[in-house]
Amino acid sequence: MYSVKEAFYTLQGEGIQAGRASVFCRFSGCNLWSGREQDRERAQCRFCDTDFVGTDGQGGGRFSDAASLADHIVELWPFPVGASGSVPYVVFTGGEPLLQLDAALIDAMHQRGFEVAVETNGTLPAPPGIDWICVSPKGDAPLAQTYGNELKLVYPQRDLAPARFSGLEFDHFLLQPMDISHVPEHHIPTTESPMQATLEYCLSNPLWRFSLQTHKIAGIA
Ligand SMILES: C[S@@+](CC[C@H](N)C(=O)[O-])C[C@H]1O[C@@H](n2cnc3c(N)ncnc32)[C@H](O)[C@@H]1O
Ligand SMILES: Nc1nc2[nH]cc(C(=O)O)c2c(=O)[nH]1
Ligand code: SF4
Ligand SMILES: [Mg+2]
Repeated sequence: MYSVKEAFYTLQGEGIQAGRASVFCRFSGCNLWSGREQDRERAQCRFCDTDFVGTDGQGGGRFSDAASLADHIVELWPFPVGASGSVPYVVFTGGEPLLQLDAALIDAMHQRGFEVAVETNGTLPAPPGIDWICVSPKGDAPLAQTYGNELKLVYPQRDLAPARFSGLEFDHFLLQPMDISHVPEHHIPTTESPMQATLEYCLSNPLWRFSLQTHKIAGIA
């Protein structure tokens, strides 16, 4: 059984694949926050910008097996598979997708002609076969997934220097300014704006690329 908060067609807004047409499948639930505002203060991850509670979002629901969820995702890709001139792409996110994403679902997406990406907090190991792994470490939550395609750190986080991650096996290192619009003031680790702090870090440390949440600028999901 898979629990999905929402699933929809959009453009990947973040990271190296920004701008790519994608079906987003947002699983319900996370291991670093309950998703309830009254628990945010005590959570391991306190700056989350996402509602991942329940299965009531657009295209959400409960799916009894991999085939039924994979068929649902294929239906959200607005072209006959193989006809759009590029490979169909699904991004599994959440919540924390590695609580639910398994080999059966990855295989089912590959069988249907999709490339498979994941956005994970890195606290759980990724199953084999994922085509694009984005790890976004959180506070002091121990990292189990120490390799992948991109490491995308939300910046700044208290006591979390980017240099801690720069020796890991990733092809790309990105810093993404923390969106603080919904974060209580006392959790904001700097008086400088996250945007300014991130710009300055990337200018001083060229290993790190600047990643904007372009979907928020564009006003899409
Ligand atoms: C909502 S998370 C879901 C996937 C997974 N749980 C994770 O944390 O990577 C998706 C992406 O949004 C990023 N994100 C969450 N809250 C953010 C915020 N306030 N500002 C910028 N990026 C944020 C996360 O770091 C992650 O890269
Ligand atoms: N357009 C768009 N791009 C995204 N990239 C990562 C997202 C996420 O929440 O995982 C996200 C999202 O929520 N929307
Ligand atoms: S780990 Fe990801 S989904 Fe979970 S609370 Fe943090 S940003 Fe949100
Ligand atoms: Mg998002």
